[in-house]
Amino acid sequence: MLTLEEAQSRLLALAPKPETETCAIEASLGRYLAGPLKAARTQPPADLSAMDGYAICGHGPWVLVGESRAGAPFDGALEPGQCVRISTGAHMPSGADRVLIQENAAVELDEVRCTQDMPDAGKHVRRRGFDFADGDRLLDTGTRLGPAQIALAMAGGHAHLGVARRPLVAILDSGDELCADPGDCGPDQIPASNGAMLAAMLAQQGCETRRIGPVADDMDALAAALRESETADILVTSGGASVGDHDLMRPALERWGATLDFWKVAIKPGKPLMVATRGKQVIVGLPGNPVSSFVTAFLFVLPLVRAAMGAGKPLPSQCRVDSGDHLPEGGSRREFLRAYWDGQVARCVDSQDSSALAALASANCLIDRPAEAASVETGEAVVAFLLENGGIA
Ligand SMILES: Nc1nc2c(c(=O)[nH]1)N[C@H]1C(S)=C(S)[C@@H](COP(=O)(O)OP(=O)(O)OC[C@H]3O[C@@H](n4cnc5c(N)ncnc54)[C@H](O)[C@@H]3O)O[C@H]1N2
Ligand code: MOO
Repeated sequence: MLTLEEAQSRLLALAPKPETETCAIEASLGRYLAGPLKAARTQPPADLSAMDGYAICGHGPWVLVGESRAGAPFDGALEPGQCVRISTGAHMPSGADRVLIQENAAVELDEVRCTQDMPDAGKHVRRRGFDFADGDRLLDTGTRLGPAQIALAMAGGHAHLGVARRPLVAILDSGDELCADPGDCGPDQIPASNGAMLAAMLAQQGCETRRIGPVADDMDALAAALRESETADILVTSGGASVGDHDLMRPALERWGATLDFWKVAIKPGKPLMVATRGKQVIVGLPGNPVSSFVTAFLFVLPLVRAAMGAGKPLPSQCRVDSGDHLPEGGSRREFLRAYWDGQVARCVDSQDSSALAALASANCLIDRPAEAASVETGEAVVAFLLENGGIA
């Protein structure tokens, strides 16, 4: 069986190469830059005041000769002994080299005095270009566009950005027992919750998704469903990945013309994970158990779609947290324990069964237990993935 890292790197090597498209900056949240972004302007565009007060020239007292407001600069030049009223973000007038904040000023008619120590040269002045200058590199290729990156790109003079195209991901639920409508579930049926869960995980990453199924454990029904997925860049299947008589995903994929890249990874849950390709399409076959599906989507599908969306760092990031439980020695497979981290310690949730959705829904992290790991005492540090936002910081 492959290790987690071997399996992830084999999968990411298959990721569809992102094509570039142009996107309005307002619509760029969660997208990844297709090339480095350079500043098209200088910020601040002039020396600006960082405070409300008086821009002063020479030693006081100063005669008040005008005002500089943000967006409406004072257009004269100051002589020693003169000052202007200035607001935060306003241009420093020529001749002034510091700002006396209004809390430290006494004003009588048109005369301003300093009531405290004289401010040093340059005090409360933001120099032209201290944030960035025209032509500076602002963001690297593969950067995820969050609110701060969008603000920086906009301040850098960009209304449109070159981003990687989003892949189309088809999601196929399979199993005779699955029912599409949870309100109309027969006694031998269960709702097809994996498809809804996977679609939600992918939507959080900004992917376009198409649901297929649920499809019966039947070679002809599976063949028809697979044909429906043909135009997708990535196909994610759930169920039928194991070794039972009705686990048909692998033979159905092979009959459809897919080439298996690997099957089975030494992880718990999620051992029967399957990866295949058909032409340019990358296929990830997830195990049907809902928690196994979730964990393998987190560790494999989300990194794959992030790579296809042009992410510089597609894998989820890890952090160290203190364990709130005694953890026994690890088994032969690397294990991902569902846990809740309260900001202090991470405690395992009630059930670690790979079908326990109620327990999964109460977790916010996965504790990473290496194969054959030594036992852990309560309060000892462990490595974990935080689940929020698909694991990307
Ligand atoms: N003899 C062995 N049996 C099993 C092995 C093994 O190594 N030897 N592996 C086990 C492991 S580990 C897993 S994980 C499961 C994975 O099985 P499949 O991928 O074939 O999944 P199914 O049998 O189709 O379903 C398992 C379970 O999950 C429920 N399910 C399936 N699809 C959905 C869905 N879309 N939404 C909600 N729930 C779903 C299904 O009803 C089953 O209860 O195999 C073990 N067996
Ligand atoms: O490894 Mo299976 O994915 O535990 O339940």
